[in-house]
Amino acid sequence: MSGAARFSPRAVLFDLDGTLLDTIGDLADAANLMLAELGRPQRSQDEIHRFVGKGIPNLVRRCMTEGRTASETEIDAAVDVFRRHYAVVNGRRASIYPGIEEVLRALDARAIPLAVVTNKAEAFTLPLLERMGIAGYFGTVVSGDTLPVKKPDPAMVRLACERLGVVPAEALMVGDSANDALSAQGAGMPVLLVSYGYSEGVPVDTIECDGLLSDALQLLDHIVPAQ
Ligand SMILES: O=C(O)COP(=O)(O)O
Ligand SMILES: [Mg+2]
Repeated sequence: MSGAARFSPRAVLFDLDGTLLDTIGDLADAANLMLAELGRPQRSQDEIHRFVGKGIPNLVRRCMTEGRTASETEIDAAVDVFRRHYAVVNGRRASIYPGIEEVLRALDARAIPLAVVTNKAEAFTLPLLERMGIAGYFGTVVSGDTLPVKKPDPAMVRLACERLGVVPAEALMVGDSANDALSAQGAGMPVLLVSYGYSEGVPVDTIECDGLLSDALQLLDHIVPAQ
């Protein structure tokens, strides 16, 4: 691939929803089970697609309030209802994006440490990685409730690097949204964005980053052995 930015990262950090895994079906099911239980109108999967990226509390808030009204107390209660339903459906319809397993195997074969950095809460992240059979590839997982802040704050990617024993400038982030781009850039880390994921309704090619991947396998074109 000519013209592609090339990196020799000492670690690669992956976003989860929309980058490694297509989870929108389960998120939409849990959201609509929550809305049904609360007696509120259903949302289309396309609407819910735009609400994914800043964690479950934000997803629930947007389901409850976009074009509708809900009190803070109702939103708080709805988060608990969502979590109860998501715990049941998490992973049921999820799939690994094409090329991801090959990429993970290739990076593993090159002994490059890998991490997941996701805004999804840990109680859902770890079982999902296990269920999809990819947990073993990752040296560490930083989830949306590991720290008091989520992406786009750079603290999560910094923590992942610290746990893997690399400095952020020597790592590479792979994500699908401005949350991933900003968190990496805030930590001084290059970032590639996949164009097949969820980017909160923002065209991914308008987000500043070091390269776009229309297919996960293209990541391998960007990674070259250190000189
Ligand atoms: O939980 C979300 O809203 C998004 O999760 P992600 O950071 O893995 O994309
Ligand atoms: Mg994502």
